[in-house]
Amino acid sequence: MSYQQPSTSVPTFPAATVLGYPRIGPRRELKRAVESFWAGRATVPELGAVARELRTGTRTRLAGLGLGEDASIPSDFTFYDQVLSVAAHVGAIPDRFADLRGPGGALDLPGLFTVARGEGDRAPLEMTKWFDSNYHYLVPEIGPETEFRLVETPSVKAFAEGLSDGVVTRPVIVGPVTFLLLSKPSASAPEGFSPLSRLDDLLAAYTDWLRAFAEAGATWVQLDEPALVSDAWAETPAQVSDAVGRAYRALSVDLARPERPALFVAAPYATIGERFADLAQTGVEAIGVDLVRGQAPAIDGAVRAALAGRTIVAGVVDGHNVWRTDLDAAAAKLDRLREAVGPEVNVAVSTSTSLIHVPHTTADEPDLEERLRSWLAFADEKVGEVLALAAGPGAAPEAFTRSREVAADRAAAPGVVVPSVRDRTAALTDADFHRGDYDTRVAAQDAVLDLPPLPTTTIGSFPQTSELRVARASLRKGEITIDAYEEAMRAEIARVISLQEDLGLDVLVHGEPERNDMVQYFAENLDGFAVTQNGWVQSYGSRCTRPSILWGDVSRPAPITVGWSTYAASRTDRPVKGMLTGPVTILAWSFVRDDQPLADTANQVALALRDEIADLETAGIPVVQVDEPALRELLPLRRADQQAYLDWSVASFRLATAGAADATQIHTHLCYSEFGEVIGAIDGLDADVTSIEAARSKMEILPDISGSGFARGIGPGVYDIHSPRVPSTAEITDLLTAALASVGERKLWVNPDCGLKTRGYPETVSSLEHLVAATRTVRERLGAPVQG
Ligand SMILES: Nc1nc2c(c(=O)[nH]1)N[C@@H](CNc1ccc(C(=O)N[C@@H](CCC(=O)N[C@@H](CCC(=O)N[C@@H](CCC(=O)O)C(=O)O)C(=O)O)C(=O)O)cc1)CN2
Ligand code: MET
Ligand SMILES: [Zn+2]
Repeated sequence: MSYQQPSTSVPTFPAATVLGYPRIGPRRELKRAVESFWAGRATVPELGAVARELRTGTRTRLAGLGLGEDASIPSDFTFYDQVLSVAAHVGAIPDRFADLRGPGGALDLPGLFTVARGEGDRAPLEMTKWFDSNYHYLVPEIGPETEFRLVETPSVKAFAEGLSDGVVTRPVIVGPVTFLLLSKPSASAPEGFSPLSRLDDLLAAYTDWLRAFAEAGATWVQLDEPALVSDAWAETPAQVSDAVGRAYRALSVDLARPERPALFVAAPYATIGERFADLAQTGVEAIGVDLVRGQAPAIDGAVRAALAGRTIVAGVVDGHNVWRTDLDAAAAKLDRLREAVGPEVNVAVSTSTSLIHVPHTTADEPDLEERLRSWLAFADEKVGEVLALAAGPGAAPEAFTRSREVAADRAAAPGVVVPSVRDRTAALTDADFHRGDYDTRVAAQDAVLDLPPLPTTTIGSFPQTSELRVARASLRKGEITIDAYEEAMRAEIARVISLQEDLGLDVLVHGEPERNDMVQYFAENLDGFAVTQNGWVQSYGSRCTRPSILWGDVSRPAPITVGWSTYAASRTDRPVKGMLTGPVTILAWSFVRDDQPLADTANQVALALRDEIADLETAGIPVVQVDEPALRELLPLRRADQQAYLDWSVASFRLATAGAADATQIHTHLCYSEFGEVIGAIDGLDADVTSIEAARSKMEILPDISGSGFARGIGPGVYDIHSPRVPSTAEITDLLTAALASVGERKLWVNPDCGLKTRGYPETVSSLEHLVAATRTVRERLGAPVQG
């Protein structure tokens, strides 16, 4: 059964490596270059030059940090997304983009961006969460008609570029099983079609791809297979197991060395479990496991024998969080693994995931408090950690000593444990998690709000114009005063309020101009958090966030949003909706302390938000939305762990909102994920109104909502805010008609899929005009008054 290594000598896997490195650039150079190109301010060669400079900079930096061995520096550049890059390499581009392909089938760079971003009536690929991270990939569309063929090889050129600079890098590509599991059936695929059924055809293209790497001189290639750590696919574990076996036997045995490089298959983000044995029975030369979020694989005699002469790449340095590694604990994990596998198996040291989830370096954070900084490791510092672990405590004693000092300092630092915060969470009782009965709430809210049927609203943010961002940058640089800044924000709020009145919307928002980001803004105003200056992390395409660092017990020193919301309310007679970010999303989009359960941290954040809602209520704000777009993001990848997560996450939202009076209408909002499988948990949030992304996935969520018996208000988004495309009134009318049939008149709200912050004003105004016009048409059919 087990595969025997052929005698062709296998290159040694480097003792220390990282699974991937940030691509956006230390100062977001790639973002700026790509956006200039989109704006017509830069040419393809100019963009290419910036990209090349970034790749060179990364190789030089990583070599300088000590990743000197062959194949220890990853080569993982992509202009937009690594899944889209695979689709482009193997020609798996939907037919609606056929005209963008050259004679050989390849896309040029503008073509690639069109597939990513859409154009006119041509919808882009769908975008969704990459495992349990805030990175988003583009969803390939695969059908029986997809022709897999290696049509272009920028990844091979990037390898050759490194080689010509004297560096033997290790190309990193998404593996074939993960690629297909992340894909969705194309528009023309028959009902029930599974993209995984195309595996054998895709493997032919990967075979050519691996040959091309070998010809270019690559010694090792990394194939990322994070899909192997999840058991939450439509396919059964047996089907995934079979696919892994077939894929990697085809790529390792049927394609023999030296026709291909040595293969390293990495399975980050959780426990690899039984898929480890599947891989061990193929001929892949190295297997990567996540020992931070996951457990070590079971190693029995058969696996041990099958692995002889090969390498396990142990991910013991967290690629997804920023705390310095406890080197003693990590070294102990390595020792246990070495013992389990025996002397025949090589153990190398790595990060648990690619470092795309963390910023470049703590050295570029002049404003970070020195003590906090000393607790942190960003990408570059993690390279030092993998090297220290590979060397071991004997050869790198200072690193180990420092690691112990840091751990002790962190545990004892003021603010990490705040007794008053602990007392408050310790005193919570069941009643703190429950609101009054829903029918009573509806009656109380109706009396206050007096809304028409199918009330219209937006999700919170209006376009973040460059004037707003420049004003914030000027405040930071001390070029304008805080008074001038606040005056500018109020002027924007007044403008956005009067725009919404003109448009005829029913429940108004202040537009969130004062927020740099919906999580960072709250982090800046809560105790227990720190924010970075240059800690940018790619979220999708050119969009980045600076995740905040939640390091201590969380509390709210003063009201945060009340001033802005009451100012907005003072400018109109219509109801204004206060706008908060929920506890789960605040955690998901921050780097969270790793010294206590997430559930405890979530409840601390929830109590701070609960106080904010009480203050909004006292100030007369009748509606408060608590956004939880990341509720689905943190869902564990293994089914067995999911219920415990849903229990604490839903509870923290309820803790945040359950102090509200019956008459206060609580909204929530979810987006960027497929919510079908967590619809029960969404119902469990007990919000009075839930707005949920729906238009982008053509209202696929509706059957889940109506099937779940969801009894409260629901606003399935009626237009996609991810492209500048303006939906027609007729189109929105159709979606509303479908939604009405599914959820009924009493419950239906009308809103876009998500906030408008990434959009421009011209398309925003037109789209909202159409939204209001469509609502009036549908109301008329209901015989209801058209105007609220
Ligand atoms: N944290 C987070 N995660 C999320 C979302 C989200 O909104 N927040 N939404 C979903 C999709 N992801 C997204 C992630 C980022 C952005 C986004 O718009 N990011 C902005 C940055 C937002 C920001 O932090 N803005 C700051 C800093 C802006 C800036 O770059 N300022 C310039 C100066 C001003 C200018 O020239 O514009 C500078 O510092 O150089 C501000 O407004 O203050 C970007 O990449 O451009 C949108 C969606 C899921 N995950
Ligand atoms: N209130 C937020 C906004 O409108 C919700 C965004 S969810 C990613 O931008
Ligand atoms: Zn949203």
